[in-house]
Amino acid sequence: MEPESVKRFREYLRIKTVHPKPEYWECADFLVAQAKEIGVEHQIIEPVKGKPIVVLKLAGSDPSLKSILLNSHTDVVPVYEEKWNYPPFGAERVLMDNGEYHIYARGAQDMKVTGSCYLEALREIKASGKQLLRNVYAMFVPDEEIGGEDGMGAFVKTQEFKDMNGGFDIDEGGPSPNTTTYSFSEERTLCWVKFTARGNTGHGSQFIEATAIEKILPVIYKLMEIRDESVAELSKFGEAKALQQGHFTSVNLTKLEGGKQANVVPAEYVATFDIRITPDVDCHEFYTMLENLAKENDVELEYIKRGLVNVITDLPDTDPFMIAFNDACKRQGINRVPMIMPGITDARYIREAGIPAIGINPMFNHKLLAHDHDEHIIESEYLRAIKFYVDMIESMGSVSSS
Ligand SMILES: CSCC[C@H](NC(C)=O)C(=O)O
Ligand SMILES: [Zn+2]
Ligand SMILES: [Zn+2]
Repeated sequence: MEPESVKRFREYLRIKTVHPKPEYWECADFLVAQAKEIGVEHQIIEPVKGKPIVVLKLAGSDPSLKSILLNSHTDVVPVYEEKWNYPPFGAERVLMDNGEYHIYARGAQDMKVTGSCYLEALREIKASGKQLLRNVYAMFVPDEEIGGEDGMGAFVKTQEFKDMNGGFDIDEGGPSPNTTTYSFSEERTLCWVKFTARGNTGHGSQFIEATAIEKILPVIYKLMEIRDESVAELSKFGEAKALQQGHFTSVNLTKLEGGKQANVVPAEYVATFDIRITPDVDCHEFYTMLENLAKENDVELEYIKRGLVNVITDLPDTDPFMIAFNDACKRQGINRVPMIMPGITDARYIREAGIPAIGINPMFNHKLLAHDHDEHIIESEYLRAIKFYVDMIESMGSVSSS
């Protein structure tokens, strides 16, 4: 028989909160209905029009204490529908040969499963009649997948967020391919940068000087050199490469544009890079290097998006929240291994607001399918993850000092 928690998860997955036109109000309606059923207070905050944030509150007995935040994003990335074996918004529950049920949908891993676990955990705790010491807030925010400026970025600046008096945030992670759980207390800094070179044009048979291509190539070579250095350093870690990648700056040339016809020397060439700067280096020094590189080669530089600060969560194991966090992990059989988040998440806004944040996903044995075709989760792991969050929330919500 299908568990009720799975039915509710599938309902959430069927809401098309997919970019570029996410159905945020349908999603808000679903979450408000959940809050009412669970029997907890809710609030809708709309710091940016059309981008509602829904917050559920499990009231603690001492509201003067700092609260526990549970963060998840409601939006999902677009799909290549023709590549899917199951409808991406059908949330089909499929019985596999090994006897396990899989739930297929965009957002199944990234990250409606986590949002659903929060809802189910709050439901279970509320139904048990237990009251925790601290307020616990489950936050459902839009736009993470497009940078979060209008979502969590705007939310942290509101009075409503400040009034929540957050003391610790549990945030986005990824499922594990085995039984080791990765936890994320820091991220690399995002830098999307566009270099535009302009130069002399003319007939493709001639030796034209100072062309756009001549100017852009040294910029590309230099950045590819940085990429090669990172790849070489990282390869020294062998099997542990994936775990260590956050310690190295990644560089990818993601767009190369220019040229009109084979026999016309292009007057303009544009190279766009996705760079992720490791927290081990000062991002401002990196930006100065990029700016000098552009200047030396007579190339224009434009940042499409970049981070200016990189706050990391670095609490000692003796911190009362960390003790509660680690105890819950231990009880639930979670072997937590810290890792630098390869991408950027909304946790960075929360850290910038001065609140420690750790990203985690306790599910085991999943192929990582975030943003991929046939994204799915294993039902039994979802059910186990709910138990993890019940324990985690009770543990964190009962911390008496800090
Ligand atoms: C600019 S928003 C993009 C956010 C996305 N985050 C993840 C976790 O994949 C990324 O790092 O590319
Ligand atoms: Zn995500
Ligand atoms: Zn994502």
